[in-house]
Amino acid sequence: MRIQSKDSRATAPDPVIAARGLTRRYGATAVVDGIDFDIARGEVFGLLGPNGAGKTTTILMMLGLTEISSGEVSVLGFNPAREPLKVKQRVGYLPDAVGFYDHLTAAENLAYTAKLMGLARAERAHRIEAALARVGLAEVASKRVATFSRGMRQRLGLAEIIVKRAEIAILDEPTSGLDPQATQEFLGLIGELKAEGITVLLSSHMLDQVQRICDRVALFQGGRIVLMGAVPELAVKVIGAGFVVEVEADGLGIARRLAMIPGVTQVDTLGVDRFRMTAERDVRPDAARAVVTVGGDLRRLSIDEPSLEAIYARHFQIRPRGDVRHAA
Ligand SMILES: Nc1ncnc2c1ncn2[C@@H]1O[C@H](COP(=O)(O)OP(=O)(O)OP(=O)(O)O)[C@@H](O)[C@H]1O
Repeated sequence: MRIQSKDSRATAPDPVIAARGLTRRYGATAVVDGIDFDIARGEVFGLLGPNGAGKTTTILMMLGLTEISSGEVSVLGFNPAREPLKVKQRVGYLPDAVGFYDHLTAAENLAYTAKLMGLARAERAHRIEAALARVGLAEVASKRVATFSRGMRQRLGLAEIIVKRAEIAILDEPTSGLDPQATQEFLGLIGELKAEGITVLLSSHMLDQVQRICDRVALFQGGRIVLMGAVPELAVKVIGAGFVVEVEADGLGIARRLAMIPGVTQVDTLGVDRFRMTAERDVRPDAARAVVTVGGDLRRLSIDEPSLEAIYARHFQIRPRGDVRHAA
């Protein structure tokens, strides 16, 4: 299916997922309401938003697991409503509650999936062993899944995606209920998937984690995408400018020099040799050069990156429902 873009700001080069006017209604209520987005190959894309905003319903439409009321979505060139099996073969899905056979071992569960895929016995064994090793479950390969913690089940879910050699991994709330160490390990594994070129789509309420691993995010509200883009871009849109760089240096006319740097929106003088710059990007290299240019001595340079937490809080404080803004 080829989809024409109505909104160039929502497009990405080489999209593996493209949605246009995607809508799901229950009765008269649109729980996903005409959304447009493109996800590029190899991207880690976050779906954010309050409970009931439409994230899971959007995921289910991409997988052909719930009806599309109007609009369309293309996944790796397939229409999930018409060709759900084609999508299922190429896309790994880790739902909120992963359904494994508790009475089977970790390896047996993966063997079941691999068999369904029609893989030959030797290939199955090879892929399963490698996947269990990758997610750190090699030592419990022969343990029944009934004995597994949530963290282990989540890792087994990723192992299944690895066994499938999925091109896209869709993860619904993957770290909810995990302790801090399990969360770190899981985020590391997502990073490894990205490094291999796998496109990752994840929904989450954990904003700091989303910020750490996502290239772009879409903020859902009332079934609509109300913000979309990379965190620094959203910070500029929502907060004005996201980066705060502090400079400690002496030298004549530093404040004036710092204010001339492209992307700097404000310079505050905090003391005789201390300055705070508000900027649209990380301007530390430019700030260092500015100090050298005026013959000054640079003593300290620090940065606060824009936080998704601050963007989210500000958006819900000031934006009325349903106003669409794209930063990418
Ligand atoms: N089968 C259904 N029948 C009627 N309404 C439904 C059905 N499934 C979902 N909804 C409604 O659709 C809306 C969106 O739900 P969805 O699960 O997509 O939200 P979500 O953003 O994933 O929320 P959460 O963060 O809680 O997972 C909710 O109001 C929900 O009650």
